[in-house]
Amino acid sequence: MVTFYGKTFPSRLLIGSALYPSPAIMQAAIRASGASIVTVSLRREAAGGKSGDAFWNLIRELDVAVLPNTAGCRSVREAVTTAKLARELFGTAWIKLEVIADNDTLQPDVVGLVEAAAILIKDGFEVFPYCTEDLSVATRLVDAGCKVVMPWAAPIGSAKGITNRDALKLLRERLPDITLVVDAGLGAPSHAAQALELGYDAVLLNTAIAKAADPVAMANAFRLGVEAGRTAYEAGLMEARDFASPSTPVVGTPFWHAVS
Ligand SMILES: CC(=O)[C@@H](O)[C@H](O)COP(=O)(O)O
Repeated sequence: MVTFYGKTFPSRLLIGSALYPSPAIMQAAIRASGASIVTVSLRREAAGGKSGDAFWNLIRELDVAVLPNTAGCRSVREAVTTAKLARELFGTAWIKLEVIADNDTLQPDVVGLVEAAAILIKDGFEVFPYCTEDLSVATRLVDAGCKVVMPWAAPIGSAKGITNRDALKLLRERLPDITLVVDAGLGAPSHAAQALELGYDAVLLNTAIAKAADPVAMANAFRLGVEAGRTAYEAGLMEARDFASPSTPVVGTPFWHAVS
């Protein structure tokens, strides 16, 4: 179980709704992922537009919580306006806040992000900010009132996996009471497992599932990766060490001494 702004959900996998080969495959993949939260882009699927109503109906059929996002927003103003539209449309105070600094790298504009988060929180929003792994940025977001922080693993759509493990680990250590989600750049179920093994509460991903040769099978694989990572974290992973230690008993030593 994982908690976002006081609401509890069974799945630690949050999933995107873009880039699938067809609406039917999107629905099947989301179901196979076991995700209970789906993020949708307001800018991509304008409400009531050409594909808008049909798209929202597909999402509604899934019986999942919707996390609207401000993907594609390039300024504080644009992100705040999009968040307000999302609140009207979905009747939710949740917003996955993206303020993008650069179209090529999709690097978050962390200065604009903190500013937009503060504005939205004052207006009653529950903000899920997409940010870098920088501790000072995460701390500013928490100071602004974010109870969830979502650092990237790597640039959106890159599938590189966790590129700065030490920084993500530090965030987990320094923000023990914040719900932390690795968002973006995960390419394989093992990457998701690594995030959960670090003690992250959840992961959010889209491209690696939607662009897989078989999105439904990949969604299931990510579900298993998330479950494996969390189970390992709860089981208590041993720390890596720089020295050898025999795992087979030395003659004359009771076995339980050798492994203790
Ligand atoms: C769906 C969404 O919101 C993406 O912007 C998100 O950050 C996921 O990134 P990947 O597509 O790299 O998984």
